[in-house]
Amino acid sequence: MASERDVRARLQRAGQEHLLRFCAELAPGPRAALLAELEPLEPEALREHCRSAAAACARPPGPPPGLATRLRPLPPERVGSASRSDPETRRLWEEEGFHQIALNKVAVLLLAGGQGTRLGVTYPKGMYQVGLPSQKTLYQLQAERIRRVEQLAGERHGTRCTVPWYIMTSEFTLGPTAEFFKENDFFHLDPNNVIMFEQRMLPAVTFDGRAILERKDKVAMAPDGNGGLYRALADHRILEDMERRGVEFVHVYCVDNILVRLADPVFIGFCVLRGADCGAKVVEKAYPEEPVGVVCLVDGVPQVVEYSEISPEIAQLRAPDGGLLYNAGNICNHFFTRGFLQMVTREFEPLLKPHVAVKKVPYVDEEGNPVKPLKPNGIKMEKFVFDVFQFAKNFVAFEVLREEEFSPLKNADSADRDNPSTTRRALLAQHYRWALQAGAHFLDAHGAQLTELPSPRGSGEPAAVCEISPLVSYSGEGLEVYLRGRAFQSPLILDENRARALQP
Ligand SMILES: CC(=O)N[C@H]1[C@@H](OP(=O)(O)O)O[C@H](CO)[C@@H](O)[C@@H]1O
Repeated sequence: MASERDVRARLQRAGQEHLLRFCAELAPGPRAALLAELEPLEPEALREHCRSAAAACARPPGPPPGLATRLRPLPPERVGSASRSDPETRRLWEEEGFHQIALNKVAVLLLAGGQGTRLGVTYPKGMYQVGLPSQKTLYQLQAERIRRVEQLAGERHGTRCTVPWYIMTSEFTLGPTAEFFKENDFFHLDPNNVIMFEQRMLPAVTFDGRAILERKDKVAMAPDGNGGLYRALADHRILEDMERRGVEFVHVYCVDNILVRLADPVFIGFCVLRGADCGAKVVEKAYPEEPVGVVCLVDGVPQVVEYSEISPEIAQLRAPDGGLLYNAGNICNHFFTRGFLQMVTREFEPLLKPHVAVKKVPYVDEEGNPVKPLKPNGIKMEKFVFDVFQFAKNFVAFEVLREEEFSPLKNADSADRDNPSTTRRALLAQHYRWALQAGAHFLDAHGAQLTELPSPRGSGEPAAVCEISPLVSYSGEGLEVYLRGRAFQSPLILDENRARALQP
């Protein structure tokens, strides 16, 4: 255990000794906790962190000057499209993806260290359930999609295969996530193939470069952003684990998209056949201010310009066809080869520039009273997962349909968009479309057939409630055998049991 003297000396070197100003009055337990929290902070790194936070904050807000002239849309040869390609090409991509999955070469990696502040929950976002008839949580939907994609790949290639699930958590989410998986029996996945690891935390800093004490015995710490992934991969020797398992391709995604296709064979196959080392799924941006990053070229190099760092003028620019010029919305679904991740963790990670978020950070004043600030008082520094795109030798983007693949849960229901209701509706509308495509009919409570128009673009309630378990269908496949020519009263919950009963 760290001695107070050691920790004090280290903090002195970092210019942050004020973090111990209440130490003398703390009981032994809280004092030990504070020292334990401070011990891992490297003095030089802490000094640099605080200095660069204050320096970044002193720069004028908004995009760097001249950004507009440095940006270009991605050239078409770098972009593949799931919806605009012919069915044969799509089939080839999918086949390649399934082939790689069957060879046990594909893993998924979930970014789940965030705090869910906008959603307003105190537990990990993945534990949220948006009110589906099945009451499944985001984690359960994801686990079941893994099981189904393993099954589909296995059936095609006459083998049993595994898609390991790496889950990056943070100090906030590791405990409850691990507990939740245990309580739910890992959703019937083999616990050996669910690998949780923790990203690092960094102190929040005042505008003049002092790390903030949240309580007398606790520093205000925040996860180091989803780009903390690369350090965490190294800290926990995750790439070595992947190598041992023979994993070559990694699908990285963030927790909040209810429609996420884990280890999507079409995306994986596209990236592999293109020889890409790094790829990103994108959707057409819905409106100029939509809070999604745009994938584009900066000085000729593929990058994402985050929504918080693009000016409204650039976001509103139009292409000659009338669409948005910067139209490729990042949905935080990335493809990396293990080789690329290795290069990043070994060489490029230190080059990633942290991004600055100015936030309201609760703190204790000089007398030790807790204060909840009414306006922003602190800086959180985060790295972004996509900032490694610039180091790729062969970057590709893959455009997919929003209504099939993107509906993120960001906000509480009090917000208009990206909330529990919109995500629930997006999933149910998708399943309703799948059921109609498979030849199902729906009846109202009196037995009359419902008008079967798929709801427009995922908004509004579908005419009938239909929820299909990912264990029955991953992306709409294989439903005809249960549904063709049959009439169902809403709600139709097509889980494994119902599917068995419907099988001819
Ligand atoms: C740093 C980062 O990965 N930002 C991503 C991420 O945004 P958050 O607001 O951080 O959830 O997800 C968005 C898609 O939901 C994507 O558009 C954006 O670029």
